[in-house]
Amino acid sequence: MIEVDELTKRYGRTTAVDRLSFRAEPGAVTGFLGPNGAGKSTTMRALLGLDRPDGGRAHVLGGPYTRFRYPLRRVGALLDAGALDPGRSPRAHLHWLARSNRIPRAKADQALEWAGIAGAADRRAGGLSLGMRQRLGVAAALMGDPEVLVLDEPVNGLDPDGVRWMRELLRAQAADGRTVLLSSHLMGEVSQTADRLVVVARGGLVADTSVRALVEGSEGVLVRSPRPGDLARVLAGRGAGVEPGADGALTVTGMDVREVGEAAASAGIPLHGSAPVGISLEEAYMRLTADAGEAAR
Ligand SMILES: Nc1ncnc2c1ncn2[C@@H]1O[C@H](COP(=O)(O)OP(=O)(O)OP(=O)(O)O)[C@@H](O)[C@H]1O
Repeated sequence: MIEVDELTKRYGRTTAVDRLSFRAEPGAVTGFLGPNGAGKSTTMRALLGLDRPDGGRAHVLGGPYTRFRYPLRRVGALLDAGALDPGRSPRAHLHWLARSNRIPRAKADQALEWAGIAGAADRRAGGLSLGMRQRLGVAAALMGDPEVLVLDEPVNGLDPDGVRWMRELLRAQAADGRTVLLSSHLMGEVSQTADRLVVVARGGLVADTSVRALVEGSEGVLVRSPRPGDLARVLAGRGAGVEPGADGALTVTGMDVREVGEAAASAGIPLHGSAPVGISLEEAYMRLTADAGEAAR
């Protein structure tokens, strides 16, 4: 279980995380989604005791991460796959981590095997590709059989096989009852793996929802009228989101078909047709984060 409560972190005049609260539960993959600079890495660093919050708290398994004597046996993390001694081999790196966390060496060797990097295990880490370093980072995160996984953009640099491997791995970890927090700035990537989505923008929460609810809640109405400009003003005046299309049709969000029809009728504007339309997940995400972008920081 991960619990973030009113977490705030500032860097000088930048508020990287602004009173953010969410939970990630055992048995599920929680996607932690937001555009570049939204505050995802900062939140994860606070969770792992690498950054001190200015307010609130970020707890893992009921308390701060820093209390664990052998943290890799409780929480596996991948924050920065580049954070490796370039002169050390992957095997030496894992053996060193295993020793400091009292994890048997054999576990480290097994992790190299199933992460698909056993062939490169004795090369210099400095010569590894980004994808291989990600695999090594995941091996390090998992070799202690932790209950919680915290992974910052783990598919960066992975090829399509690697992306599928990661997806299946994280699903299996959640199915075993572990808590998995997975960050990304790409909706397409996370929506295929995550059960729930925590969406942040500019340091704050913009949505905490299931993938399914996000799609369902993002339906709009496509409407045609001989007076699209007048109709757009009326609908916007009632709080709807209105986007004109190239062919004079309007896409309306925040109202259903009946509400659009009634608003048009009461303003005396004829309609030539209206129908509900689904919006892609990517589109829903763009809208969520664009709205938050307008809020003053
Ligand atoms: N050490 C730091 N010093 C100063 N500013 C920082 C520092 N770390 C992060 N920031 C700022 O805090 C904000 C949030 O950054 P953060 O890296 O947490 O975002 P992110 O959501 O992880 O982005 P990305 O998807 O690009 O990794 C940004 O404005 C960033 O410039």
